[in-house]
Amino acid sequence: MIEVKKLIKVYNDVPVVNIPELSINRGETIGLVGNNGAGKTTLFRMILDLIRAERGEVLSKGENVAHSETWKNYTASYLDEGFLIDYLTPEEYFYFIASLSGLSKAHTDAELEKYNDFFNGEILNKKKYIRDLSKGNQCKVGVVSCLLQEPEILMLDEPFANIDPSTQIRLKNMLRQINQEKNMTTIISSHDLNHVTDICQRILLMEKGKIIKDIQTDSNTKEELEEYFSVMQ
Ligand SMILES: Nc1ncnc2c1ncn2[C@@H]1O[C@H](COP(=O)(O)OP(=O)(O)OP(=O)(O)O)[C@@H](O)[C@H]1O
Repeated sequence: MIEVKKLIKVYNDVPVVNIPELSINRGETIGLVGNNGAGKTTLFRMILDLIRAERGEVLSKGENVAHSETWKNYTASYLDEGFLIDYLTPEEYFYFIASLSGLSKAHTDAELEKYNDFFNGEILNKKKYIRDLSKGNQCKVGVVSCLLQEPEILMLDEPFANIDPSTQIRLKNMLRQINQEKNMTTIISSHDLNHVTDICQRILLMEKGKIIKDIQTDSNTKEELEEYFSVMQ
């Protein structure tokens, strides 16, 4: 579904992403882990054509993301608050995003009902602009706006970082359920080894721009990763 070929991104003469080859299959849940500066967000940004590589390419369903717009119809992502529109309320933003996928206001309202627990009474009908929400609540808006689009590919950059433990658990359950029901391809970066090993079938470990481990998650994966990171300190 996504193929990365000979991808190199350089900042200040230093390669910050260097991936000769990577294939991500339809329906896989991928956890991207690695210490600060390992290159996770830079890789995300190249997959989304937000920045261009010095060399190599990213293909989505066989099409180079830098030369095609088609992938945007089935890909949803939330990397940071920059993906939101500050001067809208969450409702206005959801209606706007849903309208891009041709969803009516009534349909969107019905979909939003499903996220009542996840929102925990802090998002809808609060008469607040997105810019005035806490970081965690902004993250909730970003994640739900992705899910409203029913994407084939979902990319979330550190979605667990600012949300409370109840929301983390709800998010994990939501992602598990959607993956089972819709066979969505999900790529999640996180520093939380518990969460990623909990929900991701496959873990990619990045170090200095390279993918140094590509692991099918099993009962030993968390310990394996903890050992790697404890030696790194
Ligand atoms: N616009 C930029 N200009 C210069 N260097 C950059 C730029 N963007 C990223 N970098 C560098 O690229 C490297 C990888 O950064 P990136 O944000 O991808 O890492 P990360 O794995 O997402 O880190 P974190 O876990 O801290 O979010 C870092 O050394 C970072 O300083």
